[in-house]
Amino acid sequence: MIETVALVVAAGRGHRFGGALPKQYRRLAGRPLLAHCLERLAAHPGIDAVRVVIHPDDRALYDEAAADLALLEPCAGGAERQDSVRLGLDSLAALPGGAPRRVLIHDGARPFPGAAMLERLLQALDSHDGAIPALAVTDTLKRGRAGPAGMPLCGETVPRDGLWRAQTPQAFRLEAIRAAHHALKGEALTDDAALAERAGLAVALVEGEEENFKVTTQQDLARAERLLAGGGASGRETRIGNGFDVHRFGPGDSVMLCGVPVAHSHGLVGHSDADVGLHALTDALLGALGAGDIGQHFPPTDPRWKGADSAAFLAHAGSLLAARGGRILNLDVTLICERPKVGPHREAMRARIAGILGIAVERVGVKATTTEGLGFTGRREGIAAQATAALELPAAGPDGSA
Ligand SMILES: Nc1ccn([C@@H]2O[C@H](COP(=O)(O)OP(=O)(O)OP(=O)(O)O)[C@@H](O)[C@H]2O)c(=O)n1
Ligand SMILES: C[C@](O)(CO)[C@H](O)COP(=O)(O)O
Repeated sequence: MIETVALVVAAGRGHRFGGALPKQYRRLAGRPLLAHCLERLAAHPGIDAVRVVIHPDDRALYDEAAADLALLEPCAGGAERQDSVRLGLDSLAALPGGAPRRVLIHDGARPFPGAAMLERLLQALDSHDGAIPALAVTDTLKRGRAGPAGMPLCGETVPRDGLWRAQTPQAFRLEAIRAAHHALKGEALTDDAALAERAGLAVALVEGEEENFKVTTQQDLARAERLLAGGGASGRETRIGNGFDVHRFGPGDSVMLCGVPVAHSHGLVGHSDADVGLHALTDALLGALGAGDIGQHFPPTDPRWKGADSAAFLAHAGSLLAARGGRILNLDVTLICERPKVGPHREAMRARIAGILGIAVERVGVKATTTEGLGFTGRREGIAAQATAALELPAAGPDGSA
C-alpha cells in the first residue's frame, strides 16, 4: 500500500510567464522543467509514489517529461490551482489499493525541491496535521500606492516580524487536507496551508530553501538555467563507474546473460546464477556510488546467494542509487565471448535490464565482441563482461560527503 504520495500540480497555463507552451514544459537544461522536480520527488526514499495533475491538452508533453520515471497515471486538473489540487486529492482517495495516509502537494513549476527539505517536512508531519517549507522574510516590506507615470510610490512600511514566504511541497495528512479543500471549495486561497489554517489544522513551518523557487516569469527560468549551469541549485553531479566480471563454462545447456536465459552447449559456473553481464553492471553502479563491490554486498560464501537470481544484485544497487536521490543517465555492457551469439538476444537483454532498474530501454546498451580466438574467451573457456554506468547524483559537499 502507498503510505506517502507526492501530488504535483502542473495543469496551469502560465499566463504570467507567457508564450504558447506552458512553462512547466519549457526546456530547462535540455529537459522539460517539470521533469526536474518529478525525478527529485520520485527518488526520495520517504515518498512511495508520485501523481501529476495535468491539463487534458498536455498529455503528450507530460509523457515526455515523465519518461524514465515510474509514476502513477496522471489525472486531470481544473481551472484554478485549488481545483487541480482538490481533483488530485480526490483521485488519491480513490486509489485501488486504498488512500495514502500522507500527501506532499507540490507545484510542478518548482524544479528544485531538495532531499533534506523533504525529510524535514516528513518528520514534522509525524507530529502535526501539516508542514510547509518557508523562508523568513529578510527584506523590508513596503505597501505600494499608485504613483505618477505608472511608477508606484511607497505607501507604508509593513512590519516583517513573524512573516514567512511559503513554498511547496506542502505536506498534510491526506484526509484532513482533502476535507478542508471540499469545505472551502470556491474560496480563492493561494496555497494549501491557507485552507488548512481555515480548517483549524496545525501546520508547522519548516525551513525552506532559496533554490526551491517557483518559475513564474521568464526571469525565473533564466535563473534556474544559471543555477544548473553553475552546478548550483541542482546540487547534481555526474558520476561514472565501471565493472568487470568473468565466469567459466561448466556443465549445462544454457547460460544466464543480462537477465535472459540463452541456450548453449555449456552452463556458466558460479555461486549465484553466474550472470556475468549483470554482475559487471552491478559493479559499475556500485563503483559510481563509491559503495564497494558486489562481493562485499553479496559474499560468495553466503549460502543465501547460492543459485540466486542476479537481478536481485542489480536491483539492490539500483535501490542504493534511489536512496541517494540519484538517477541513471546510461548503462553500457559488453559481453566478450565466441559463443553463444548475443545479437539475437540483445533487445531482450536491454529490456530486462531496463525493467530491473525501472529505466527507459533507450538508456541501456548491450554489445558483444569476440577476442578473435585469443585468450580464455577465444578458447571458449568462459565469458567476460565489462560495463560502464553514468549516474547523476545530488552533489557531494566540499569534503566529498553526499
Ligand atoms: N489551474 C491550475 C493552475 C495552476 N496549476 C499549477 O499550480 C502551480 C503553481 O501555479 P502558478 O505558478 O500560478 O502557475 P500558472 O497558473 O500556470 O501560472 P499563472 O498564474 O501565471 O497563469 C503550477 O505548477 C501550475 O501548473 C494547476 O495545476 N492548475
Ligand atoms: C502555492 C505557492 O506556490 C506557495 O508559494 C503559491 O502560493 C502559488 O501562488 P500563485 O499565485 O499560483 O503563483
